[in-house]
Amino acid sequence: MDSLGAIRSWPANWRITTATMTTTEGIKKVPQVLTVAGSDSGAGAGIQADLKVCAARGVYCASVITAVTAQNTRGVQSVHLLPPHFVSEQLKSVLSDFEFDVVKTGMLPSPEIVEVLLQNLSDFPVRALVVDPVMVSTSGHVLAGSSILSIFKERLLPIADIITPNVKEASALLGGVRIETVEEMRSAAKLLHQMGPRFVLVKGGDLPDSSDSVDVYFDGKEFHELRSPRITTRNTHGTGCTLASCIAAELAKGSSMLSAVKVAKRFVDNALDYSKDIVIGSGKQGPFDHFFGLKKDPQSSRYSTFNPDDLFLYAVTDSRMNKKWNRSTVDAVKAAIEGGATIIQLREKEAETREFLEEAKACVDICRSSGVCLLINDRIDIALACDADGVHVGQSDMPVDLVRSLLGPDKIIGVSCKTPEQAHQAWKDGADYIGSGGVYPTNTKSNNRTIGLDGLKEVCKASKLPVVAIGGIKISNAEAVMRIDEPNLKGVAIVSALFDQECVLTQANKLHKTLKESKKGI
Ligand SMILES: Cc1ncc(COP(=O)(O)OP(=O)(O)O)c(N)n1
Ligand SMILES: Cc1nc(C(=O)O)sc1CCOP(=O)(O)O
Ligand SMILES: [Mg+2]
Repeated sequence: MDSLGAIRSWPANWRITTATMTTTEGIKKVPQVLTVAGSDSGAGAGIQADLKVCAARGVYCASVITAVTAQNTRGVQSVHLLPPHFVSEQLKSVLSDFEFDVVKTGMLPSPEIVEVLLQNLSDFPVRALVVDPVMVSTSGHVLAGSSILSIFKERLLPIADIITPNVKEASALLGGVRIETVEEMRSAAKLLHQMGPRFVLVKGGDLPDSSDSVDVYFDGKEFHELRSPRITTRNTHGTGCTLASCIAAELAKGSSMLSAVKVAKRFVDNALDYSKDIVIGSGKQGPFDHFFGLKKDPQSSRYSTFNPDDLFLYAVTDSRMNKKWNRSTVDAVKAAIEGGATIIQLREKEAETREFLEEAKACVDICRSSGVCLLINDRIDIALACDADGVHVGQSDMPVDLVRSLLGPDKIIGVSCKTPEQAHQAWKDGADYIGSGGVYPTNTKSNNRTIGLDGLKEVCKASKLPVVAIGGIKISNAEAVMRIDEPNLKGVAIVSALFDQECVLTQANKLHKTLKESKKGI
């Protein structure tokens, strides 16, 4: 991602793994983020939040402080701006020594401080720049005056890879336009994109009277609305900083922008949900726990960055079918994603390990650049070796609790379940979703018991996890599956109706359209 002209390519012998990059000589390079922001004495926002997020996401974070605030859960009592020359000194010290992948900016309280930042970023290019245009604290204190607007718009936004304004900040950047609906958020995102950032995320957390928390993401062509149930809590201080620094951390680990934004949104939602009842401070707005994922209590283990909506159109590859139609697995995956597949599973029962691994690595790159999760069927070793997003295992594969201990909290685990008992066990063992079928008879998986729509309904009713249906599903029956009217049935997993076809793209398009139509009526 080249935000500043020069792009730093990785040395040829390095490869990015989960949280560290290992060279062939064994030197470990950790993805690195630099936050340039203000200090929050209450530690809920600012550089303190940025440091916590990056630690929680397995990324090293250094910090350049632009201002020191005296604040607590009751608000901001006072602000001390650091002299621009000292901000510049800090920038030179770290930028001349560390190999930052991403710079994330928070509170930039004066044009002079923005100026020294721009100069140093020009002298020391980084791969990506995340700009969180902090202007007003969530407690309403102005952290950057109107004088900052022009240098933001003319100099900083044009070099940003992504900007993450809330609706108030977006309105300020656009001269005070009204932004009170999702439609107005979309218009604002489009106008802000014209100011130069490659991507725009308008955060709708403080949109008045909305039941869901909606953020609007715009890449210059397409909009993505990232919705999640609004969490009622006083502990929302620092959500903006946290979202932006989590995006920076995911980018530093090699994610695409859309994937990074999705993970960050889930991270904030999970942190807010886990922290909704904690009490820190006596004021009206408290901080939340960034380290919920590290807690050992049963509640925290329920949180992952997995988004159940990703189960909507679940493509499961089959190399025999792809060979029959003379297409590579990579081309099959590309076509499925282009046609609307929302998650990919590599299911290669006959492939030799080396061949499977090379195929998986190629597909990880494709999926990551498209913001689509890639899961590996059965093979935990392959998933670990290619840093896939997770695995799908059956009842006779490695036990799920062992898989969870090997993959850690952030990887996705799906489990095949035919019965309510298997669904309950999958939940107890820490799975993220279950695949349930065969809904209809299938030739793709031999000796597979068919459970029918009734069996699927029974499993959905018993399951605490989101469910994807599988087995004999195609365009003609997909709607009937989705209409069993079980809220945790999130989609359908398909093999032959996608890949035992002449054109994967066409079939994926048709299936996606059919599924969207079926959802309208539910
Ligand atoms: C989403 C989904 N559901 C079920 C399966 C079946 O997995 P498979 O490895 O083919 O068979 P089992 O190991 O579950 O018996 C799947 N691949 N994906
Ligand atoms: C991989 C798989 N698992 C099933 C299960 O019941 O767990 S059925 C199945 C095969 C699904 O292929 P098709 O979409 O071609 O019917
Ligand atoms: Mg299996």
